[in-house]
Amino acid sequence: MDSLPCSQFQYRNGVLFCEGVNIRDLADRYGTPLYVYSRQCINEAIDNYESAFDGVSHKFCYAVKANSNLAILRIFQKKGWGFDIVSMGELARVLQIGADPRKIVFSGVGKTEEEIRVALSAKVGVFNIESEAEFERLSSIAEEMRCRPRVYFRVNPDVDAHTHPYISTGLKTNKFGIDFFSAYGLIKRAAACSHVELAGIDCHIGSQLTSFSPYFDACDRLIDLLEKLRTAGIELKDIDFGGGVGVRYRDEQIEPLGELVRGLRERLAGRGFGHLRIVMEPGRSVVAASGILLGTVQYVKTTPVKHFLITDAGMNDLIRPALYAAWMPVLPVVERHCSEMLFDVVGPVCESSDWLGRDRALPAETGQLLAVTMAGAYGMSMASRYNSRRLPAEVLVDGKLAYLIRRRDSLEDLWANEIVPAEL
Ligand SMILES: Cc1ncc(COP(=O)(O)O)c(C=O)c1O
Ligand SMILES: N[C@@H](CCCC[NH3+])C(=O)O
Repeated sequence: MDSLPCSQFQYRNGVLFCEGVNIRDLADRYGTPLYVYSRQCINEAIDNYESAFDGVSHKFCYAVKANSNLAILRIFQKKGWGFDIVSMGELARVLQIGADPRKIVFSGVGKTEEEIRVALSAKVGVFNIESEAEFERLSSIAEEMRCRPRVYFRVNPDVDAHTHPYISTGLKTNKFGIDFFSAYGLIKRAAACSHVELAGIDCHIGSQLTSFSPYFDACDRLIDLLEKLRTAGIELKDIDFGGGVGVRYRDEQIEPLGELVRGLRERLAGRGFGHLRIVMEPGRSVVAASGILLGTVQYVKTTPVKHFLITDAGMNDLIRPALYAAWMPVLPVVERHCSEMLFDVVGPVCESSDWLGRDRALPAETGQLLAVTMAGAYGMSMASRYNSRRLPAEVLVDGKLAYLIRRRDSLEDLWANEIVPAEL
């Protein structure tokens, strides 16, 4: 059987619990598909970052895209974290929970003029600039609005993150960041520009990194640039390494975070940049293990060549398997001591890519509850209403309490923004 994601999910008398709450009871109460998160698991991940960076000048900005439910954002805000956002919608979310705008880093390759204006009005702490054109757009709007935003420059260090190609972002063939050779000239221009305050340098080389060595390669390259800038009399305050720390979905071996901190510190201090504040934008590594997606098996289907468990949770609820062929653990909520068979766990959506797990040993039982674990990151935040399926409900467990943090869509929600012209 697949392993449990963290100590907050345990079987008690054969039934899966999240902290002090019986998951079967949650499914009875709220129905399936249902996302369930453990608050304590998120707190533990936050504390893990805090202790790894203890004694090191740092700033943490949670990457909202990983899981953007307001209640989840509130947990990070309460812990004093800032936020990494990539859209006006994410900005609105973090402002909605009362986040301090000074603790926001605005990333993303495609910031529109409207988004820049709104973020400037909100007094967002830092803009992560990803191109020369963006620099020009931002500085001219800032001049017009008579403000002086703090900026980092996201550099593309051209290093291989050794992750899935769809989530690798630090190669020169990727759209992200400023190419390494143009970065020096552009940062020099920014240093001389009175409409922005040059504060730092940034990179984000990819997601689900299972080794820290690509971070160290990126760090070495950024330091090469910092040295060149220093020669030109330009000193920066912050160095942002983005997110990307991987998690264990199956058998990945992730080194302790302390090793990342040690390696980065060693490199920075060794070359005269030990005073820089390290900024991190973790997403997956702080929320993935906290969440599960529950589905109920509707049908057991056997063909001459395959066995399927068809659940009411599908690719629209959790797209990672369909999109990246990602392996996510699948566990029965109620342990059964009966014979198991190898099943493909699939959803009801009309696509052959609608699967959650392949060749999983599970009981052949209609009505059983299945939990896809490690689903707290890039699960609900990537969900869609494809096939006119209602977005699932979300529950946050805190000790013995369970809070509904998102109602399931109503049927009316499906067409809430649609208009049938009277002429039709
Ligand atoms: C700029 C930026 N920062 C942070 C993150 C968070 O990454 P992860 O969820 O891998 O920690 C991402 C997403 O990959 C990103 O694009
Ligand atoms: N959505 C991706 C991660 C993308 C990170 C965004 N920069 C995943 O589920 O693995």
